[in-house]
Amino acid sequence: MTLAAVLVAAGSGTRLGRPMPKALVPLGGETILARAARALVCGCDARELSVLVVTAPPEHVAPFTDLVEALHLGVPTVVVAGRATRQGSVAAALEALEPFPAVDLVLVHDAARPGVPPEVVDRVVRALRAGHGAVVPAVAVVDTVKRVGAGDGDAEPVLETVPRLSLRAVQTPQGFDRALLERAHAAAARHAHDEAVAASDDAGLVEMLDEQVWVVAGDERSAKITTPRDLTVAELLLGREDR
Ligand SMILES: Nc1ccn([C@@H]2O[C@H](COP(=O)(O)OP(=O)(O)OP(=O)(O)O)[C@@H](O)[C@H]2O)c(=O)n1
Ligand SMILES: C[C@](O)(CO)[C@H](O)COP(=O)(O)O
Repeated sequence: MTLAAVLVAAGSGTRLGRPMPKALVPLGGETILARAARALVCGCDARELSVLVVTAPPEHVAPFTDLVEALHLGVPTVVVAGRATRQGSVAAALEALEPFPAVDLVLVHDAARPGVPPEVVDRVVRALRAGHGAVVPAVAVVDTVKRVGAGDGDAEPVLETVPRLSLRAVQTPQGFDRALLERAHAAAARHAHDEAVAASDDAGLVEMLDEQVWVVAGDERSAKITTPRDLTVAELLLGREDR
């Protein structure tokens, strides 16, 4: 079985509010992109990985390429222009895999999750190799979760409390049988013009095909950097690891 990895890094980082793409924001003396790429490749075991595809904001393909090459990851790497949405960027990365017909398993990871520990990547790869066609890492939900209705301007009415025991907060890398992931993205693209077929993760597109998605244990260290507070927390955690 031949594994490829996709690192989606083409987002602008609007919610982080920095004057550069989120992937280029420094974290512990390196960029978020450098940390995420190394974490993903180390977790896979570079020897097992046949190609890494990185999506970059279209106007930053050249600097992203230089940055990734300078990491000497030991894996053939292709940097391609991302698209307007995360889903579109993953589709662009899948197209970039066309010259690699031997690839049959694909991991998709957010650059915005630079802290993913190698054991999480390993769990996803193992479950894939064991024959699960779509695998996501996830953690239990710790807060009480309520569904709400339309608010009156001051407050929103609670419709129900959702039992949380079986709820999971899903992370990346998400792993897929390549043919299944391509089928999921192709189906979403076919319907893009007549109905809203969008999912906030790739596994959601697989679910829309009525195919089974499997969950393995994620990790709090793999939290997504979305807001300035998330970046501060990530810096603090790195500082603690260094001590
Ligand atoms: N058009 C896009 C949008 C997002 N991503 C990537 O998908 C991951 C998850 O997206 P998110 O954390 O939401 O990043 P941004 O889109 O950059 O954030 P924001 O919504 O605040 O702009 C990130 O690694 C991001 O770079 C991407 O490759 N292409
Ligand atoms: C893919 C993801 O990280 C899984 O939790 C998440 O759905 C990405 O969401 P975003 O709004 O694109 O950051």
